[in-house]
Amino acid sequence: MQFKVFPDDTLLSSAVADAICGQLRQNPRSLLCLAAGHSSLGVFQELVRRYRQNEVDFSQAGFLAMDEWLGMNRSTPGSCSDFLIQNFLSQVNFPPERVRLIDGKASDLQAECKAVRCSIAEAGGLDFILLGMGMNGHLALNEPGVDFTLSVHLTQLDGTTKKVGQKYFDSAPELTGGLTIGFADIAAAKNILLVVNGERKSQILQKVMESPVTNLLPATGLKDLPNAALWCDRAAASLCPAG
Ligand SMILES: N[C@@H]1[C@@H](O)[C@H](O)[C@@H](COP(=O)(O)O)O[C@@H]1O
Repeated sequence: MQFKVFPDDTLLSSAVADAICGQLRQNPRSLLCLAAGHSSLGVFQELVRRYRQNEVDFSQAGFLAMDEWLGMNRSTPGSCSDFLIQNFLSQVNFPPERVRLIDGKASDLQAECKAVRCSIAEAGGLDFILLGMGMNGHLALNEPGVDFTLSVHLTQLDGTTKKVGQKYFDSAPELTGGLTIGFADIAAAKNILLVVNGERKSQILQKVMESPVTNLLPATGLKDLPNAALWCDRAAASLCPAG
């Protein structure tokens, strides 16, 4: 895994946007999987700006959501799908038939997981995944203790995720579970980028950097992957020796 520190989130987000634009230049039909969360906000803003300036085009690309809270879908304010639509998808030009969000309200949740697995397989895998890291070291909703061999699955939530997840909502919902792509899907992606920004992530980033690979800190699973990179800003890296 490559590790790189940027002076601030603006430069970090711009470098991530460069990487995504480069991916689309190389393969305009790429399947992108970009995290719904505050880590991605600067990247979304930069990609929207570039789209408006005709510097990037998503008209042939595909988009796959990474995760969704149980009992929520695109109609739920604050859900992962809603976050993606509001902050990114509604402002750029993905073909609607190539946008696959996850329905956490589906009547058959296992069938929904299977359908998302099929979408990934039909596209020949994810071309580019942009991950954020949770305050407990989770990736997507692969929580501490996760089985690294799993593909798309239904999961229970760690206490930290239940608490921290409230930040996306005005309504203080009870967060009980989620549907998420699995570590196996992440590891099989052609390009894997984890962004970590802000001082509030400095302690968990230090823990991840100092720990060997363990499913108790899911982000450490990227360490063995040659096509993975962890890019962070200086605030997040402030407790890391290399920061
Ligand atoms: N479901 C999301 C993840 O996909 C996200 O990447 C991560 C970090 O969130 P944030 O970027 O808001 O810190 O945790 C959330 O729970």
